[in-house]
Amino acid sequence: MSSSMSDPFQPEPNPAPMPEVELLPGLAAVPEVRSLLEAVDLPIGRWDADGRLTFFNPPYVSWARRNPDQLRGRTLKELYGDEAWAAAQPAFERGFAGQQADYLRLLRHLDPPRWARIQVFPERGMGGRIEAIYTIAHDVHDDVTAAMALKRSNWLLEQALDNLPWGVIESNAELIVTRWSRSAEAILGYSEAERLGTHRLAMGVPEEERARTLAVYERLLRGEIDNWVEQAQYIRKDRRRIWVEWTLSALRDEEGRVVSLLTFVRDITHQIDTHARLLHRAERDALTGVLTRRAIMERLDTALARRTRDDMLALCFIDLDGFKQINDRLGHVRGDRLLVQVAHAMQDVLRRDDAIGRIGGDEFVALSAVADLSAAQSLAAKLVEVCAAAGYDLLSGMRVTASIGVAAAPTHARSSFELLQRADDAMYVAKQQGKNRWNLCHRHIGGADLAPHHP
Ligand SMILES: Nc1nc2c(ncn2[C@@H]2O[C@H](COP(=O)(O)OP(=O)(O)OP(=O)(O)O)[C@@H](O)[C@H]2O)c(=O)[nH]1
Repeated sequence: MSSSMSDPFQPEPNPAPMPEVELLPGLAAVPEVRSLLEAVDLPIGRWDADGRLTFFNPPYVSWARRNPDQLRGRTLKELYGDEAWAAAQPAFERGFAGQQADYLRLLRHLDPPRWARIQVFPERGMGGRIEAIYTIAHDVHDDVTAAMALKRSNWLLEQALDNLPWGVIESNAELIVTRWSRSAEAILGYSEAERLGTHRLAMGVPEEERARTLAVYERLLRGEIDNWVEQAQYIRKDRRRIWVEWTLSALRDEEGRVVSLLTFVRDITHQIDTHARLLHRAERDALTGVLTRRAIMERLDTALARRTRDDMLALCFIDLDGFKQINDRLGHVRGDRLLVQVAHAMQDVLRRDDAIGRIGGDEFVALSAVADLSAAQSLAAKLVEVCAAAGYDLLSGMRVTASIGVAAAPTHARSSFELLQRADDAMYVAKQQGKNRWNLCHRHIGGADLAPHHP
């Protein structure tokens, strides 16, 4: 083993012969004390009023890396240099003033240097006079380097957390905020001073979200889940509503108990807005603004899938009458304008949860959850009426009207394809019956004809 690997506080394999210590007055001269000091496995030195080393035990000899002759009667400055003395001097002075002292020192005479804590305490002679001081060295290298490494990594972590584009929030097991990073302040609008010590959900969480959010936090605290990611709205201090993504983790102690919740928060308002805009654009017919064929078909599938046994879904298949003539006589631009007018008029009579889409040139489909068939027929009648009113071209006096076929699930069909087909067939009958009218599907779900229904 190389000398740099050896434990500096342990006697070397061939310890130096026992030092010849001068028999000075003081504790070390008392044989029992002296043998005790020599037996202690820590480097101990006695320094007299002139700061000279007058006693040292065997561990001190190997620790000092000197032989006893080089040590005896020397000052600390002579032995270890100016810098070492500058570090020791205040503690020595306190020792000679009758106090205990200690100091931390990187011992550079060791190779490699090691951290030690040097304890200094006074030796009182007869009558209480301070004759000398003792130094005891403790190797605290591993503790000090571990503490320094920890401090450094904590520092780095703090820096990283503060510079992240994510806000970092920590709350304890009582959901009291214990950390609120600068980025959290920038995103959420509340400052660290305003949030430290407050309940995690005290501010910003919309009222309607509070109970649900609290339930998630409690599941994390109970250890039922380790983490949670969600997108939610937040009301900033300036009352602006934003969208944020929360990433929560339950932090546990050595025994596995959840002691705190660490939250990362990111502002995703821009993404949500962009997504909503793109979705709107993708779902909307460019000319009329109602849903595209694909989007209304998706709504139809979803509505049928979600329908419970007692719900009824009405589908109105709307085809404009004589639209070709409008185009031929008035041109496409005016034809377009009429299409838009009619589409908007139909949209206006639908409820918020209803949907309307354009599935072809002059063909539309409207969906509505209705209580019964008579409600479905009322809706169809209303649509016929508004189409006729809105499909009027003022300049030419020409008018478009609509023929509408109505079918409902589950009365006439269960699948979207079948429902559409039934409504289309019913619309065709309305055309045959003279247009500008509605017609209810008269085919039973099993295929049998019901009594035809005329408006
Ligand atoms: N202006 C305009 N016309 C369109 C658009 N898409 C399709 N069309 C026209 O709409 C007309 C639809 O014609 P049809 O439904 O066959 O004929 P119609 O005159 O409505 O006849 P009936 O349905 O029997 O009453 C055609 O002339 C298409 O060219 C569009 O986006 N804008």
